[in-house]
Amino acid sequence: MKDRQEKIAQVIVTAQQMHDIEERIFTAGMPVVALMEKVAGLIARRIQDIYLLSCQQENKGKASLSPSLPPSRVGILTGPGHNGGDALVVARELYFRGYEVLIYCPFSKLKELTSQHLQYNRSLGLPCYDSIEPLQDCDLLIDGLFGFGLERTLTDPVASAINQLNEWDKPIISIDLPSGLHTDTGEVLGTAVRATHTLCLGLWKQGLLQDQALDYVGKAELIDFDIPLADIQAVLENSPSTKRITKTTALSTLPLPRPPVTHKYKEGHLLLICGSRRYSGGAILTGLGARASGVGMLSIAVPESLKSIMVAQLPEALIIGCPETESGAIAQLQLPAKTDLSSFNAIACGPGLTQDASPILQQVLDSTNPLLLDADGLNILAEMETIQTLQKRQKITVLTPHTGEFKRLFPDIPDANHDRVKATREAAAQSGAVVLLKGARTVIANFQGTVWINPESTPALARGGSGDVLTGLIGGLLAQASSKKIFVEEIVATGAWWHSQAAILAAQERTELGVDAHTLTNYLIAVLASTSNKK
Ligand SMILES: NC(=O)C1=CN([C@@H]2O[C@H](COP(=O)(O)OP(=O)(O)OC[C@H]3O[C@@H](n4cnc5c(N)ncnc54)[C@H](O)[C@@H]3O)[C@@H](O)[C@H]2O)[C@H](O)CC1
Ligand SMILES: [K+]
Repeated sequence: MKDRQEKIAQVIVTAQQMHDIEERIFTAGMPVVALMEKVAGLIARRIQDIYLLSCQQENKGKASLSPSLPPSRVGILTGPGHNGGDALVVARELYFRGYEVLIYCPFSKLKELTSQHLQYNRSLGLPCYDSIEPLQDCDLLIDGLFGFGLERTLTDPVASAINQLNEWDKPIISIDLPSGLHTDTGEVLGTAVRATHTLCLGLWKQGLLQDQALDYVGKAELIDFDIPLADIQAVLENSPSTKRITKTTALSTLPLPRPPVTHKYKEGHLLLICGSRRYSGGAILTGLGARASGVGMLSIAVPESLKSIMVAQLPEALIIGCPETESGAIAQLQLPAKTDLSSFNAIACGPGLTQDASPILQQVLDSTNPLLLDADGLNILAEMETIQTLQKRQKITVLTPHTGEFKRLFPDIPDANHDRVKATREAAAQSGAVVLLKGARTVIANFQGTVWINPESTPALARGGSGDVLTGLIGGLLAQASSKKIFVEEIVATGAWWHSQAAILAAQERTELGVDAHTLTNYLIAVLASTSNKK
């Protein structure tokens, strides 16, 4: 059971894939009406858990639970398709559980099954309106207007109704997706329901994990309705996989537990190339991120003038003071005697470099080491014809741009805000690199099209320096994994998960305003310790 849960928790589907999976179920003999009854029954039970809980919590503050509380009034928003069908079954079940139920349905042409459910609800005496106003006094709204069958931009009257109900500030539970969101891109098609909760049915829809959807999704959870794994496999096996990073996948990739017999050189040697007189903090934060990764040996190449501050901050690291330019950037990568770039298991280059350090980038690009480029490393690369430069490199390369850096690196890839999954996949395919596109839902892709999405983060990370910490952390993980058979994109995805989980823990203890980058580095180990104990 746990195995199924883990597999289901990872899978992300598009509308087409969900349609094809459901078609297999119906072709195998499952009556549509039976599946709808099963799914809607699960939804109705979950709604009562969520909703009754909040009622009881609300009443807890009062002297006593008044037995004469009027039944909660629930408004059902009904669309013309099976999303609407689901909602009408929920309506009937809540009615039988004693709720007062009102229905809004502005559509005259409904799918057959949906129409039958509406007819039966009407026969039970449930009031049905073609305008939204009568539902204004409801305590809770259930959004069954559109699910993954939404094909085009919403128009009136339903668009205006959605805009009105969004102003009511009432709890809204959306079935499958908030109506109005594009199932794959998360784009708002005209307008969309701002859900308090989204109950995603069967498998996670890709649109729910795209940054532009997050203002509408609310708290999202999956309602598993026992889709056979064989049906999922049959539909997805010929497409590039798109998965959610879960705690299980992340922990399985971490270099834990360590072998009982080991030594510092067996646990990876990372070279960081970072910092400038102007941005010494970036070098420190990158070093602290690398330290937290557990990497066995850490060397940090910085301009000579940063050497003393780096030694003070990171006494365990080998600080390499390099000749610097007038402006205080690294002029030349001057490694200690008897070492060259092949002495390291991985290189991470970029934070705080400034573009004056551009000469060293070609040197690291010419190396054969696994290489992570971030910040100014990316900005310098963007001046060098990214695609051609990386195609020539043909070695493990990881790019960690935010949206702005992404646009500079890949100016010909359509706007990364429209479909971040597609844009990241395209960038990885063209460059051959593993590309991590930072965001509220960070996307990682490799050149074969495999995509991982980090499904949980916190706006607390929206601060200078967070990215430097991530660079050091992932660099350290790459160095430790270099002798292991782990897919690079999984290592990178684990770093993104670890980084965001640390920020989430820090925000819980210090609020979202209390997670500066230096504090974040202290939570990297704390979150791991707490997570591993709970494994
Ligand atoms: N099939 C099942 O038993 C299950 C269905 N599930 C639920 O059904 C929806 C998918 O249902 P579907 O009928 O394919 O589409 P929707 O209800 O999402 O869309 C409604 C319908 O509306 C038309 N339409 C599309 N765009 C617009 C628009 N902009 N304006 C007006 N009308 C539009 C289009 O013809 C659609 O058919 C799914 O989300 C689940 O909620 C479950 O998966 C359980 C099993
Ligand atoms: K919906």
